[in-house]
Amino acid sequence: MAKLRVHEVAKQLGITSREALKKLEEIGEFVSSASSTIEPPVVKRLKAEFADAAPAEKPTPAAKKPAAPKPAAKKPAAPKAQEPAAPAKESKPAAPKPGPKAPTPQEPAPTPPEVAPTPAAETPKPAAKPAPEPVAEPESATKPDAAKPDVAKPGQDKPAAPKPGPKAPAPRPGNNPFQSKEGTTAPRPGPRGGGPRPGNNPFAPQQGMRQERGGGPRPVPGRGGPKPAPRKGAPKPGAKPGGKPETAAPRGSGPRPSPAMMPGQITPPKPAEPGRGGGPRRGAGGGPRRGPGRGSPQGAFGRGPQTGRRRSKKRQRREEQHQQAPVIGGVKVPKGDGDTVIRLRRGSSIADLAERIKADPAALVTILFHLGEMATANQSLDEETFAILGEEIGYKVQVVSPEEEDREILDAFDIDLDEEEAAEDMEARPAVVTVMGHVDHGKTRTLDAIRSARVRESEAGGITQHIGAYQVEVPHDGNQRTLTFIDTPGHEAFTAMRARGAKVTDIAVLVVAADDGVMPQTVEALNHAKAAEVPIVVAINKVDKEGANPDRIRGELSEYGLVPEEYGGDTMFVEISALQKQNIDGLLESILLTADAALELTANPEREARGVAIEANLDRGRGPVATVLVQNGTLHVGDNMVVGDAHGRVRAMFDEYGDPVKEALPSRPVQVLGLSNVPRAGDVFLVTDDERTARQIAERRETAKRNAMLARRRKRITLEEFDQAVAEGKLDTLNLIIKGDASGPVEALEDSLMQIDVGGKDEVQLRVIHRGVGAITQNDVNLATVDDAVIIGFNVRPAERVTELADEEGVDMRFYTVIYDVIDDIEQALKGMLKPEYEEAVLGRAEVREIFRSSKAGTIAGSMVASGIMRRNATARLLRDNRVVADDLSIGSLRRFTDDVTEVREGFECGIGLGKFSDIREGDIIENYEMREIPRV
Ligand SMILES: Nc1nc2c(ncn2[C@@H]2O[C@H](COP(=O)(O)OP(=O)(O)OP(=O)(O)O)[C@@H](O)[C@H]2O)c(=O)[nH]1
Repeated sequence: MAKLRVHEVAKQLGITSREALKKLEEIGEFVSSASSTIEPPVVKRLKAEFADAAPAEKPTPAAKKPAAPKPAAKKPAAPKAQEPAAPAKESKPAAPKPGPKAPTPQEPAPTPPEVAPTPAAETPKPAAKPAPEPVAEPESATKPDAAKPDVAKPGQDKPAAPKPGPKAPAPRPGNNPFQSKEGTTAPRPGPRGGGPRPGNNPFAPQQGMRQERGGGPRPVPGRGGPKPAPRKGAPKPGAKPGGKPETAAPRGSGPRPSPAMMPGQITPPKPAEPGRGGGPRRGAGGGPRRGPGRGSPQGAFGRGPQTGRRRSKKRQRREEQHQQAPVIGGVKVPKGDGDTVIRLRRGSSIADLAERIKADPAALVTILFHLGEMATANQSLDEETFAILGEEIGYKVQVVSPEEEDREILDAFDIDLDEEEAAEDMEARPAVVTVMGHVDHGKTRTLDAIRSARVRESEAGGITQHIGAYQVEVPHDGNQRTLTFIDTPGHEAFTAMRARGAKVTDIAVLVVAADDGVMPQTVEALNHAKAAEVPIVVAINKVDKEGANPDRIRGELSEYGLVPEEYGGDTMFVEISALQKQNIDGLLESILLTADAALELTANPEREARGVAIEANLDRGRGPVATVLVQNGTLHVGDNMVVGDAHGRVRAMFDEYGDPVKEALPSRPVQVLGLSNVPRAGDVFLVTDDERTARQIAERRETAKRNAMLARRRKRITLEEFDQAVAEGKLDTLNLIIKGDASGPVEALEDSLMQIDVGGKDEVQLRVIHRGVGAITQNDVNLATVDDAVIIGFNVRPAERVTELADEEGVDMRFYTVIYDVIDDIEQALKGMLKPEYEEAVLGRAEVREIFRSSKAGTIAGSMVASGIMRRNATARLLRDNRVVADDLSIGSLRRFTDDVTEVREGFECGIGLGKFSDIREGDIIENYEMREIPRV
């Protein structure tokens, strides 16, 4: 069993870490910090101390709050590893199933009476700031053993749902569509787990909820009764839908998708991006400093005591440094010592590297060419290519990703976002929900219905402002719970934010019209949520309409891996009519239940605020206005903040009612005034100690952004490079997005791809993360950006501006018209045999007019450029009477009069040296050319 940390024990005890530390000190146990682990006997002692002390110490609020038996009831959840599946099994039969039949849409999933004793049932509205929790209390009058203590702390004005026992501990079954592996055997040990949930940190580079999910089906009140079991066996993603009615005419965007549009193969989790963020960072300057620097001890005359030996060492080092080492292709560059680290921004070019090491860019191009890579001096290179080139010339070249770069910027200001991992003093926060679905299925109506049904009761006028998000209050198990809704329907905003590294959404509501069924964007939304590992609640909308067939939706979505609880799955399906505002409460209830079961949503309101901008615009009167969602900490008026490359002091904040607010707690969306410029949606914000820091961070980010924009292209994975990435342990899965002109070929293509036999290369996997019908869209590129995927366009082309975006993001898009070609390319890529194809492109020709020979420069051909250009370091051949006399030469020197030049254009004279090749005669033609990669069509 893993040892517990102080803050975990404190949380179980409902006390602050500080109190726990103090108590530990009192009992003679010294631990250094709240994140230190403590031995089980000490845990026991600590718990005993508090169990004894509590009733006497903190009697007050408890008097009104009969059911808060924190330590006692919390205990079962604590020893995580010890009791994994048992509670699930036990609680399942005990789970009250209120009705023998599946609930009707109007039944908002009533809470069974046995589980009613909610700790906060009579809790007075808590105060604004959290106070230490009352510890042990007399047990609940109704059903003490069922009462599950939760984090309903005073001070949490959106109390976490204290989940009743029978509901909570049952882990969900393994058909969770957000897991990379279905049917995981790792059940959630406790109702909501003990420690901080890894997948819940918006700043964490990788969200991982994988181990946390799974288990048996969650009994949900109101959804009980015998399971209809309409299908035999688990519905297989990738299987053809059986008997799908073809009557409903496809609306809006192309043909109806089929379940086989789902990714056909689920593979193990994507490996972490290698070499990024993990290892120790070095200072921007790079390698170790050599020689006695300024800070070193000095001799009497201001210089270090220079012994003969030392001098000679120094000289030796200097010589090494200045050694003009002949590398490949007869080109000379200053050779590094093999250890010096050169850090380059992602998107940097050979010219940038050349500038850093004071070398001739053209020489580096030549070296690279001889290493088998073609690139021009200004073309940006990827990390691998830089590494190869660096190794050759004695430098360790590191390419810094934007995230790393930002981290470094923040590091320079002593801001460490990872610090948040040490989740201390965490309190429950409301879930953040995004509504997605196919066009016209009722997303906007649903958001409207929720808004009007559940706005703050005190607000007579209701929500008056569109600020991009709003909160609603939902009575749940006797508590008032809060949910935050992102008020931009659709998954475009969701993916765009994700592409910028922001994880905003905790839960997705997938709206599907009951009269229309699963449509292309339903599947797209589903895949996006899946890729982001966000749990889904399905809202079957328009049940009021004639022809509505909710069961058909259940069946169809089952085929996509979203199996309703009624069918033995773990996805909650709720039938609603957004138009008639039917069963909106049922939907909200399901969202809360899903959040409670699948997620542990906590934040520390005591710290400085961090979060994400979800909307921003320039208001004529008020200047830049940004709606930000606080994800951790509390944002106050007067705070200095930086959002992307905008900064400022929070002058005023407004909520969705247009009311000014002074502070915003976690999961609260607020409109912020006072920024220097308009940030982008998805920009992460943080609060700094002073305005200067905020400004400096913003300025550095702006510079980084400008530089990144200057970089022509950021290369992500391409089919040609896949093998290399595998060999370097960076990837083991080739992610694909397939778009086609019709579902038939797309399905056929995926089926064929899945059958590719990689012949012994078992470590390589293929995963189709999204497939669909229609043009390649920005969303596809965004998804490919986030998940390092290659896009396959089969008989389709990119939509407007998509090519530019793909190019900017370095996403490999390939277009095919013959299935066999796709299969061939993918197979070759998986086997590591797909090499780039090059074609020769003649740059220009020069006519030799006169020959000069010198002992120093060798043979120089005085020439006139007859066509095109002559470029230094380009590959050349010599023609005599139209016959090739020599090929694969290099233009080693190129001069105009006495000046070395990089290129000479048509109509100009120049002196050309072909390295050691000297058999040049008057009247010969020197042709120079380069090998260009042929784009695969
Ligand atoms: N009968 C009925 N009609 C509905 C219901 N919900 C939405 N509609 C209608 O469906 C149409 C589309 O609704 P919207 O809410 O605009 O759909 P949307 O998904 O937001 O559409 P886009 O914003 O275009 O993607 C509107 O005419 C609504 O009145 C419902 O529950 N019942």
